[in-house]
Amino acid sequence: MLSVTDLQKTYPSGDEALKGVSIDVTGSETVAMIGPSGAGKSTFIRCVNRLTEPSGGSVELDGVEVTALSSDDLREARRDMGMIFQEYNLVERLTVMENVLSGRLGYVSTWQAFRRNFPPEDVERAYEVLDRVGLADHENNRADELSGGQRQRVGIARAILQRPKILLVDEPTSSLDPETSKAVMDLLTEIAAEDDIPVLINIHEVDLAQEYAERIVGLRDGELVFEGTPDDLDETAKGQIYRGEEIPDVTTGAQQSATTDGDATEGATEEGEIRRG
Ligand SMILES: Nc1ncnc2c1ncn2[C@@H]1O[C@H](COP(=O)(O)OP(=O)(O)OP(=O)(O)O)[C@@H](O)[C@H]1O
Repeated sequence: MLSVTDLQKTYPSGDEALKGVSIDVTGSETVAMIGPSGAGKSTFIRCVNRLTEPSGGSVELDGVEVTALSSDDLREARRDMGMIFQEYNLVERLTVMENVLSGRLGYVSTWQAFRRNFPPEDVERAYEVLDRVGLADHENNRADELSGGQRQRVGIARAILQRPKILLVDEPTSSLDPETSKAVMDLLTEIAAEDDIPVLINIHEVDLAQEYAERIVGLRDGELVFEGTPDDLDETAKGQIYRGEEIPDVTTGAQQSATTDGDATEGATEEGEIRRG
């Protein structure tokens, strides 16, 4: 289980990208994080595995306080967090197999990695995961010979090779066409179910979030302003997340600003919760 409490990030530029965000991600659920550009979605994902160092708050994965780890221990803890990136982060001139095996670099010695001398059991498992993501027989292709969808599959294979406890996925479909995007989302949700691990996905496409996620969280200006099921994400909630629209107060009929402090459940939809500060 991933438990994030009061996560904050202020960049040296003074940008307050996260102003105290708390969420839990458990079981094998797929949670989509949506929000307008600049809301803090990428910062959130990157602070969870400390690719970006948070300014405050805590991140706990299966009882390990990630935010308290020294850099050596962090290296080990990162193996438990499979990261999948928007731009795939592959080494273009290396083969599919070499890129996938680079997911094991945290395990093998620097010398073995330099020689690309990976243990046979890793290589065998890499074949298995390539088969699983639909890339059997592509192991010797160079990454730069692949389509965007195939590259993202290599990224997914690399992440699952390390048997992570969670998948952290940053905008996996922004560079893909609609059909390929769906195939990638199918694959991610299939893996979550089969491997019984949760997936936290930043995603711009609201329709994909509603189709694939079991739970949706909405960020705006570094704050969590919505949490609910895909059905809860109605026009009011979307207006609040994307346009900062005021939430009609169901008790008085007055309009209240969602960005002012107040009772967290005011203006809530039946199941979903429109949050405040
Ligand atoms: N490295 C950085 N240095 C300074 N400010 C940054 C940095 N990265 C992000 N920011 C700022 O933090 C805020 C949140 O950015 P972030 O990229 O996390 O948002 P996002 O929701 O992922 O946006 P997008 O959907 O466009 O990727 C923005 O104001 C952005 O300008």
